[in-house]
Amino acid sequence: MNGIKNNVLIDLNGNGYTNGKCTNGTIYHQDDDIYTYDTLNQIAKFFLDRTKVRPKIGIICGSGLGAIAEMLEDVDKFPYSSIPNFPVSTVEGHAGQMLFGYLDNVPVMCMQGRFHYYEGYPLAKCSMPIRVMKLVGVTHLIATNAAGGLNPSYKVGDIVIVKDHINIMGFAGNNPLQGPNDTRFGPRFPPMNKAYDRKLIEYAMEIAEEMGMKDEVHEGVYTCLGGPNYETVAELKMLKILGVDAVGMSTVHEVITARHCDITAFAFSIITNKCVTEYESMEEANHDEVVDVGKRRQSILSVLVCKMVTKINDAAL
Ligand SMILES: O=P(O)(O)O[C@@H]1C[C@H](O)[C@@H](CO)O1
Ligand SMILES: Nc1nc2[nH]cnc2c(=O)[nH]1
Repeated sequence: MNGIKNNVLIDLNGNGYTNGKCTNGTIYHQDDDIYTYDTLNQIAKFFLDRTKVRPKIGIICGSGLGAIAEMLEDVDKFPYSSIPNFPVSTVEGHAGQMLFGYLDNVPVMCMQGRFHYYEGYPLAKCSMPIRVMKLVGVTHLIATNAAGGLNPSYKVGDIVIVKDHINIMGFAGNNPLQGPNDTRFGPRFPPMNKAYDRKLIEYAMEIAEEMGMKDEVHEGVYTCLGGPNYETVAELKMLKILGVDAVGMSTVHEVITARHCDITAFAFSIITNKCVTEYESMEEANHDEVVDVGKRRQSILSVLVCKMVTKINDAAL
């Protein structure tokens, strides 16, 4: 059970949160949404004091893709509700915990569940864990997500290696870097023309070839809309004209935050549904199907992530 009940945010464990307090009496959240350098450092220290793992790679599991986290060995798990000043996951398919452990002997930290704008969190709060990753020592981000396939050549279950994004929410003036800039993280005006690291995209394509999956793996442009509703036919027609291949509700603000603090970014989408671009179509997107397709493909995606982690570790770290 999760969601909002009597104006109280309920997490996946049934804990309620209101005005910075958990219903068990503990204060977990600051009352505002501003994450200062000091607050983020305290969260990073919370982890470093409680785990021996020293990750250089951070992973975010998308909807239905939590199994990626289950491959970690020698794991230390931190439910989001136990982390000071951390938001909680309220969406089905997002377990809501941070894991520290090893993937093929490479130390990683992994978000089993992310935060979305439609949950009521401002974008800076959604992507705040990226800055925590930075302060923990992470240099490379692997973000995964579930997305609708707008490119007509994509099939349900295909993987899209994100080569670029369109920050549609940014067009409307909503950006995770909005507000005072702390130069300890990065510059006021960061470039974004090399947001997705070309070398990591090439590694992923090589891995897809080794795994005999070349036909199911594409390079494409992703966009994030605020959600929670899926798109209208007219919206999708517009996004197609703009050059979007895959449509989701996450990742863009995480990658912008990562690049701002000089974390190398890589992201891929699993196509969980085909975007409906004809009024006559009887199909409708729904979250159960999104999570189901994610779950069906998560074992193969876990192998892909594992191989990426090894390759990044061998080549870059
Ligand atoms: O967290 P991701 O981006 O994988 O989740 C997608 C976007 C929405 O949260 C949800 C819609 O079904 O899936
Ligand atoms: N915005 C959006 N997000 C998704 N996540 C999974 N499928 C979709 C989709 O069709 N649209």
